[in-house]
Amino acid sequence: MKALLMSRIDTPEVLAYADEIRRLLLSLGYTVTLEEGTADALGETGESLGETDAGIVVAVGGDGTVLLAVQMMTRQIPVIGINRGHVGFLADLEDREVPAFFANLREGMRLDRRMRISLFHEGEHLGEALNEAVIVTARPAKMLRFTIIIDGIEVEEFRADGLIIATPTGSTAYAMSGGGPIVDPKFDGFLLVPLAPYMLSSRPHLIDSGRNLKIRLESTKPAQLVLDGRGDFTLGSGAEISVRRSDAPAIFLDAGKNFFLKVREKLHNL
Ligand SMILES: NC(=O)c1ccc[n+]([C@@H]2O[C@H](COP(=O)([O-])OP(=O)(O)OC[C@H]3O[C@@H](n4cnc5c(N)ncnc54)[C@H](O)[C@@H]3O)[C@@H](O)[C@H]2O)c1
Ligand SMILES: Nc1ncnc2c1ncn2[C@@H]1O[C@H](COP(=O)(O)OP(=O)(O)OP(=O)(O)O)[C@@H](O)[C@H]1O
Repeated sequence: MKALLMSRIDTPEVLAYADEIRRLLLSLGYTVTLEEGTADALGETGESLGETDAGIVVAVGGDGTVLLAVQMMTRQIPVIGINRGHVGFLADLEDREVPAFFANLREGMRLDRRMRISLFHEGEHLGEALNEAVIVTARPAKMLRFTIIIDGIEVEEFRADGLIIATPTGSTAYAMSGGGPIVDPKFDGFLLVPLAPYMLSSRPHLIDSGRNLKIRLESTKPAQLVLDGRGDFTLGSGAEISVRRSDAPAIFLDAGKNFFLKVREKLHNL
C-alpha cells in the first residue's frame, strides 16, 4: 500500500519524528512518498496531495495539520493523524499506538466518514470545510448584521461579531468556544453559532443537512469568510452564502477511539 506522509513543518523535532515514521512504514512494507511541502522541508522531492495516487495519508502534527491535509486533497483519501500537536483532537494516534496500528492496517481498513460543508456565493463554489466556515467582521469591534434563511423562510436576524457554520466534527473546535453544543459526529446537520451576538435570546441552531440554508450579510461593513481557519474571502454587503452538505466527506482511518471519551480526555482540561 502506498502512504503519503505529511508533517507539520514549523517544528524540526516533529519533522525528525516524521522521518522515523517513514522508516517504520517502509519496514512494514508500505511504499512511502512525502507531501510536497514536507519534502521541501526535508530537502527532498515529494508529491502534491492534489495529484497523488496514494491509498492513505499519514499526517504528523496537530489538528491544523490534519485539517490542512484534508483541505489540500482534490479527491478524499483515507487519512490518519499522529498527534504531535497541543490537542490533537483529530489526530487519533499517540506514539505508542503507531506500530501496531500500521501493522494491523494491512489486514483491512475501517473508515470513518465525516461530513463536510460546501459553500457557495452567487452560484460560485468557494470551497469545503471539515470544521467550519466563519463569517467574521474584518474590523475588530464593529458588528455585522446577519439574516438566517432556512427553506426560504427568514428565521432570524441579528447583529454579532460573526457567525460560525460548523459541522458536527467542528462542534468541538471554534463552535465550542462560541458556546455551541458538543455534537455527535454521527449527526447529519449544520450547527450555527453566533459570535458575541448583541441580543438577550440568541441561541445556537442545529439544522438538518437536507434543508436549504442561506446566510445573508446585511451590513455594509467588510466581512471575511474563513474555512477551517484558512482561506480568506472578502464578502460585501448583501452577500448571500449557501451552505450544503458536501458530496465528498472527509475519510478518516478509524483508530477505534470513542468520540465521547476523547471529549472527556482532551477537552475537559484545556
Ligand atoms: N476561539 C477558538 O476556539 C478558535 C479560534 C480560531 C480558530 N479555531 C479553530 O482552529 C481551527 C484551525 O486549526 P489550526 O490548528 O490551524 O488553528 P490554531 O493553531 O489556531 O488552533 C486551534 C485549536 O483548535 C483545536 N481544534 C481544531 N479542530 C478541532 C476539532 N475538530 N475538535 C477539537 N479541537 C479542534 C486545535 O487542536 C487547536 O488547539 C479552525 O477550524 C477553528 O475551529 C478556534
Ligand atoms: N505541512 C504543513 N505545511 C504548512 N503549514 C502547516 C503544516 N502542518 C501544520 N501547519 C500549520 O502549522 C500550525 C501548527 O500546526 P498544528 O495545528 O498541527 O499544531 P498545533 O496547533 O500545535 O496542534 P493542535 O492543532 O492539535 O493544537 C497550524 O496553523 C497548521 O495549519
